[in-house]
Amino acid sequence: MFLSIKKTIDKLLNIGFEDEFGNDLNQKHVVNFSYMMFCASCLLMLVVFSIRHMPLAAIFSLIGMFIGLVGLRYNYIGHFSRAQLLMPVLKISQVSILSLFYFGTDSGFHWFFVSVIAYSFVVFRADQRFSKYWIVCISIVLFFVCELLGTRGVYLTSFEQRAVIIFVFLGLSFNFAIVINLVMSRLKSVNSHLRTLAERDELTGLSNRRKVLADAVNIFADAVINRESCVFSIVDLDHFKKINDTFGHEAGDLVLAKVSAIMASVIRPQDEIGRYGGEEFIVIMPSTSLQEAEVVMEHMRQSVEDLLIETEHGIVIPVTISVGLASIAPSVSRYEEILAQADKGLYTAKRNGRNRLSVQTDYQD
Ligand SMILES: Nc1nc2c(ncn2[C@@H]2O[C@H](COP(=O)(O)OP(=O)(O)OP(=O)(O)O)[C@@H](O)[C@H]2O)c(=O)[nH]1
Repeated sequence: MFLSIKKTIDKLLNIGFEDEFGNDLNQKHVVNFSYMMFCASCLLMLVVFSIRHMPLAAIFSLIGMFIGLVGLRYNYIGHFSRAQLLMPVLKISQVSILSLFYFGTDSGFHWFFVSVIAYSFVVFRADQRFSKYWIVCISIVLFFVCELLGTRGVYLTSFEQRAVIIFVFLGLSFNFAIVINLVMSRLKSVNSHLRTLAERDELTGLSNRRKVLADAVNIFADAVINRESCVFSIVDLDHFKKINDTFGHEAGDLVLAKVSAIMASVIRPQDEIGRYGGEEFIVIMPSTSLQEAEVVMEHMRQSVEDLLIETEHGIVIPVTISVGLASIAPSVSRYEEILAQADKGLYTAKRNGRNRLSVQTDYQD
C-alpha cells in the first residue's frame, strides 16, 4: 500500500514532464509539489470558512486556489520561472494573512515561513540568488513580525489553536519529508545515469574501455582467489580501415554498432564484453576453460561472418573478426599479462589470414 501511494505521488509530481535528466527537473518536481500542497491547503480553508459561514474568507481561499492552479499550469506548460517565483509570493501572502488575522500568532502558523525558506534554497539556482535572498529575507522579517506582534486568534478557541499547532507540525514534517525525498531520489537517479554514461560506449552501447578493464581486474582477482580458470579474449574487426575507406565513416560506424550487437547477443550471461578502443573489443569469460571459451568465440566469429550489413544504398558490407584467446595460468600475477597474451593470439590470427581464432597458451614467448 505504501508503495502504491508513493507511485501515485511520483506520477502526480511527474505530470507534464518527460523522464529526462535536465538540470531543472528536480526543482520542477518541488515546484509541482508545492503548488499541490498550496491548492490542497486552500481547499481545506475553503471548507473551514464555508462551515464557519465566512463568505469573504472563503472567496479569498477560492481565489488563492485558482491562482495556485494557474501556477501549476505555468509549470506544466514550461513557464518554469514564472511558476517558480509565483509560489513563494502566494505562500508568503497566505501564511501572513492566516497567521496574523485568522489563526493568531500563538498558533505557530507562521512557522510555515520555514517551508518558504527551504523552497527558495531548493528551487532557485545559483544565478537566481537575487530572488532567493529577497524571499528568504522577507520570510524572516515576516516571521519576526508575527512573533513580535503576538496577535491572538480572532475566531479560534484555545483548543482549536492547539489543533492548529499540531497541524503546523504535521504539515511542516510532511513538507520536509517529501522535499528531501524528492531531492534524494533525484540525486540517486542522476547518479546512476551519470554512471551509465561514464561506463557505456556511446556508439556500440557496450561497456567502454574503463568499465571493461575494471571488470577484468575484478574477474581476474576472483579467479585467482577461487583458483578457477578464466579466459580473456581480444576481438578485432578485419580490414576495418578498408571498410571505412570504401563505404565511408558512417558505414564504418554502422558496422561497429551491428557487430557489437551480435557479439553481445552470443556471449553467455556470465561473460563481459566491452570496447577496448577503435575496432577492438575485449571478452572476459569467468569460470571458463579454454575449450569452452573457444566454442563461445567460434560461435561469435561465425555469427559475425554470417551477418548481413547493408548500407543505405543497399550494398552489403562483408565483415569478419579475428580473435585472440588466453587463459589464466599459475605464473600470471596481473590481468594485463593475460591481455597481452590474448593480444599475441590476435596477432597470430591476423598473420594466419584473419577471420579465425588463435589460442595463446605459451606465456614464455
Ligand atoms: N567508422 C569508425 N572507424 C573507426 C572508429 N575507430 C577506429 N576506426 C578506424 O578503424 C581503422 C582501424 O584500422 P587498422 O588499425 O589499420 O586495422 P584494419 O584496417 O582493421 O586492419 P587489420 O586489423 O589488420 O585487419 C582506422 O581506419 C580507424 O580510423 C570508429 O569509431 N568509427
